[in-house]
Amino acid sequence: MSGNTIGGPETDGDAPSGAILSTEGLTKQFGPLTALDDVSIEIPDGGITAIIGPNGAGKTTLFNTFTGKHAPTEGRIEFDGQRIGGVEPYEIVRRGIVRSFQITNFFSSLTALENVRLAAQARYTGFGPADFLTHHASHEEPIADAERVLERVGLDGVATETASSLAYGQRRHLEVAIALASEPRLLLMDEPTAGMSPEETNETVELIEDIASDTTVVIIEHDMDIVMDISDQIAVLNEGKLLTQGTPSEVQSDERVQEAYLRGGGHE
Ligand SMILES: Nc1ncnc2c1ncn2[C@@H]1O[C@H](COP(=O)(O)OP(=O)(O)OP(=O)(O)O)[C@@H](O)[C@H]1O
Repeated sequence: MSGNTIGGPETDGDAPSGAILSTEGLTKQFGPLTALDDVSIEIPDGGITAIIGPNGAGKTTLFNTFTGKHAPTEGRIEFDGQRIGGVEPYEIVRRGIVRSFQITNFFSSLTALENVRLAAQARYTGFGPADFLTHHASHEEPIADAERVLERVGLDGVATETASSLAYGQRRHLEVAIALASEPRLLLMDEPTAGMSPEETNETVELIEDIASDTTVVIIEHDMDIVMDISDQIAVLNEGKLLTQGTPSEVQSDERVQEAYLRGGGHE
């Protein structure tokens, strides 16, 4: 075990080729509970990887170690050849990993455009609160970026509406737009279609596929039809351990996966 990797931007030099993000022996404990247990996973550069597994398998905890919310108890995380385990969340965003939140993560009284512009502006002014106060970035560039992102997620028609007045599916797409505004290399999406109507779900699936044309996407998704349909690769977690990782057809025919879901009782 290489031990904790907190703080180091040092390059390991042996990152697997083709993987934009990898973990080795990643373990996360909450007191006596082992939420992630010796997980070694590789996220390929490009395309869509789905993280699946029964309730409590450790999927969200895995995301939280990628974003810097949780420092690993043990093990190594590398993004783009650099160690990121224990690196501060804002620095991880700066390096190119961004999460689209399942919970509301915008200013409801601001318009869709203003929300995305604030996120886009961070790329020009830095990511700390003080940067917003001390820098006076050009207004045009962030606005142009925000307009482009809103068009990409299909919200250009409601750019001047306040976020609170948007329909549920539109608000979820606004969250995606806010994430895209920082031009991530890796976008993490936690249950991107949860609570959506069939129509909103279809639009979101199309959006995810579009984003994946130039950004690596990792999703946590409970809807197996969606997972099998859009994923290039699937990683299955069970009780904190990586059960298997492979193509949709490999995972679908893996008896251990079926057993884990039967034992775990599936999802709510
Ligand atoms: N901050 C925390 N403190 C203590 N325990 C936690 C914390 N976060 C997660 N856990 C525990 O870690 C385990 C894994 O939880 P996690 O949320 O990662 O699972 P999950 O696969 O995302 O589940 P679900 O599909 O239900 O969202 C669970 O037993 C959970 O109760």
